[in-house]
Amino acid sequence: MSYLQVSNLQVKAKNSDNIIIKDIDLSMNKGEILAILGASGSGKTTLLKSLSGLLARSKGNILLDGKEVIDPTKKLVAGNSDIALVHQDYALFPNSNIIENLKYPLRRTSKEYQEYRIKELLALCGLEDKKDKLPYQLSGGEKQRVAIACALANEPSLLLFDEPFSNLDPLLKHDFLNAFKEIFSKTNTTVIFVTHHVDEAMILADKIAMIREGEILQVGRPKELYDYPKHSYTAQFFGYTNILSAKESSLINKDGGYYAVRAEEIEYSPIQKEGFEETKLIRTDYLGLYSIHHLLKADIKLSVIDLKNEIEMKQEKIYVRIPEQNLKEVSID
Ligand SMILES: Nc1ncnc2c1ncn2[C@@H]1O[C@H](COP(=O)(O)OP(=O)(O)OP(=O)(O)O)[C@@H](O)[C@H]1O
Repeated sequence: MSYLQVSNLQVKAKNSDNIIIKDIDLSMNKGEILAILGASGSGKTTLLKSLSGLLARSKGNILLDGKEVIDPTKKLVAGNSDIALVHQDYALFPNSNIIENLKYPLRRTSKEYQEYRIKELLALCGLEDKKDKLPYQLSGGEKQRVAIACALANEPSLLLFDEPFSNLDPLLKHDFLNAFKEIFSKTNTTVIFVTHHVDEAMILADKIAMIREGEILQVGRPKELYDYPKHSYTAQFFGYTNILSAKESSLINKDGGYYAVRAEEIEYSPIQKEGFEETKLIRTDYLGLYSIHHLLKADIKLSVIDLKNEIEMKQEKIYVRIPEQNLKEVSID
């Protein structure tokens, strides 16, 4: 049996019949990291709050380590002591130093245990030399580590994060993501975080759940979602991707259906070659590392990534070919 089992979860907006989360099923093993990936307004925060037991659900069950996460309408105090939810703004006490911030979640334990556990948490999160500082004296990444240390203090069964990296400097983010991963692998903590950044989900997560309009479109390992997207939305969320109809495009030789092909997986040539078809170059976006050529083939738009920046922007025609193995069949609804 899975460590976290979510079945048929439905959440409605407060005082309305508007369904925000639509019949979601999810399962996780202990120690796994799951990213809930989706655009703004797709329902990520609502799903996270519902999983934490802070938001009422209109249908469904959440089982954590075999025990039901009780709906807040069925108990006096909302929430669950086995589940820690870390907010975007870190929620630290601004006038207390790091040690005092760490003492707060441990306030119901003995002085000796507090001392022992705080030492352990400071070492785990690489904060030993910051322990006497106030939150405003720390960088965004350091504050985030203090928030993680506070959340880990009581060894929660499940740790939930809402957009944990949104306040971090993009240049430092990748180092931080790896530090984050190391902390959770050492503690074997089960983690769910929500994000709209594909790179965060790809680097950190064991599994990604792609959410759109309150529905999970696909759950799988990062490479699985990238290589085998089931839906055109998932394919396009992971990068420049063309969605082509077999009926409408002469570039694919299939009887019917819709196919995703990544912009970097289309073969191109500035000169005519056997098996290549002529397209009209509409526009080129130069992005330094690569260029994206926007093409037209009989009224059908096509994007091609040119990794070597080798095609002249003023050229009028580009010849393309789509290798059959690069086509992924997708649904489009
Ligand atoms: N209390 C509410 N009443 C009505 N609609 C709500 C309520 N809370 C959220 N919604 C709607 O539900 C949808 C999902 O909201 P949610 O905040 O979960 O999305 P999100 O994916 O976390 O977005 P973001 O990335 O912008 O934070 C949105 O369309 C939002 O407007």
